[in-house]
Amino acid sequence: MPVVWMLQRVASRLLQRPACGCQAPVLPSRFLGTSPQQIPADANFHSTSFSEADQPRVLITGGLGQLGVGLASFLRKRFGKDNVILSDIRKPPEHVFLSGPFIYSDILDYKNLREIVVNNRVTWLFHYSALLSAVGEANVSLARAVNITGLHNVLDVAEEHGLRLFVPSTIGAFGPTSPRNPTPDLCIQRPRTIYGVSKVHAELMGEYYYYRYGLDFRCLRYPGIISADSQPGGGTTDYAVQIFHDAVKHGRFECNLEPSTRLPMMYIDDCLRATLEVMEAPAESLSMRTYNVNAMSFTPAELAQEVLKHVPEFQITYNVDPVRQAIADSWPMNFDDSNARKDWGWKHDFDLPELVTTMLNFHGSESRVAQAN
Ligand SMILES: NC(=O)c1ccc[n+]([C@@H]2O[C@H](COP(=O)([O-])OP(=O)(O)OC[C@H]3O[C@@H](n4cnc5c(N)ncnc54)[C@H](O)[C@@H]3O)[C@@H](O)[C@H]2O)c1
Ligand SMILES: C[C@@H](O)[C@H](N)C(=O)O
Repeated sequence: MPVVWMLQRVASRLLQRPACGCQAPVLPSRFLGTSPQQIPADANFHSTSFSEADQPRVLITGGLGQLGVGLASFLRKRFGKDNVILSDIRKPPEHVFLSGPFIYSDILDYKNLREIVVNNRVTWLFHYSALLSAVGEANVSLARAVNITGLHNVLDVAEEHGLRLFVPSTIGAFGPTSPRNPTPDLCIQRPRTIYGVSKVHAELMGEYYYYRYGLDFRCLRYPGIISADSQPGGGTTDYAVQIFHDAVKHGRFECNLEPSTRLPMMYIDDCLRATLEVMEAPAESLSMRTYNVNAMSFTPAELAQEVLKHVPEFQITYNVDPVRQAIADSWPMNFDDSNARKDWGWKHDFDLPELVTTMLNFHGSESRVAQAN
């Protein structure tokens, strides 16, 4: 019996080592619990084949938002369904619940987070929980808790258990005093939203943990992400998702930003691919830990022109939301992502014409299915 116990401890230690091969962080003694929960109930070290053990065991926090479900399905294709756990504090729709492992996780509950990581032998964490720019301004104290306190919990758990950690940042991490056209990776960052402030904090804390403790922290600053089958969660770039739905359903769209508001944008397939690519990039290819990534940049008027090519009766009107407009006016117009392209070969697939065709095709076929039923 003692031999089995020792083997389990050795294997458990090995499984907690960073997959990157970088320096394993030392566990602070206050976190070295001996509770039986730290030995996973499903542990079977003798029968685990090498190929299974080589796959990362993934946890996605805040996974029921615009991006998480797509990320889970993308990663499951690569690492296997059962190796990717989606989590959130909301109840999942049936199709998501049936599509693979789902678990309740509140990032403000540190012990719950730690238990999930330990019991499921998690090795990679994608931290998607957040309040976005517009909803953050409407509830600053909740945004501060989720985006800042929640991040601290995630960083601590990741560091203690040697996880590879992905945290998305955003164009919103820049502000009116940043160069806006284009915005480079390294420049002044003085955002004026709680969302932006919390994301600069996340970038700096993640990099601090990397230099101080060897945490394998990786971060991409996403532009506005456009997806067909998931709804945005209350951001400034949401108009560029809603426009397609309304164009197909109603032939018209009321935009809450001014026609000339230029912002960097990306189709979700490119976003998910960039995320996996930076996570799989060899550590030595990363000259930085936080990268801008970009695909295209357009204004509402330019997007409407492109939609018009496919929906000739389409009409756009403008009813500007002053909160979102002020935010957009302080954000980058174009994003310089040359470091991502140079270091780990980032290359987007979708420009504006392909984006519009893909989005309209999706909503068109959805609406034809709805009409047929
Ligand atoms: N969607 C974009 O255009 C975009 C652009 C740049 C960066 N990002 C970043 O990508 C990540 C995912 O974005 P998204 O659009 O899917 O966001 P979203 O707002 O759609 O989803 C966020 C999720 O976080 C969950 N959440 C809130 N409080 C939580 C808590 N206490 N514990 C656990 N989960 C909690 C919510 O239930 C929600 O499902 C965010 O960090 C966001 O800042 C998104
Ligand atoms: C840009 C991004 O971070 C998010 N879509 C927002 O608008 O808040």
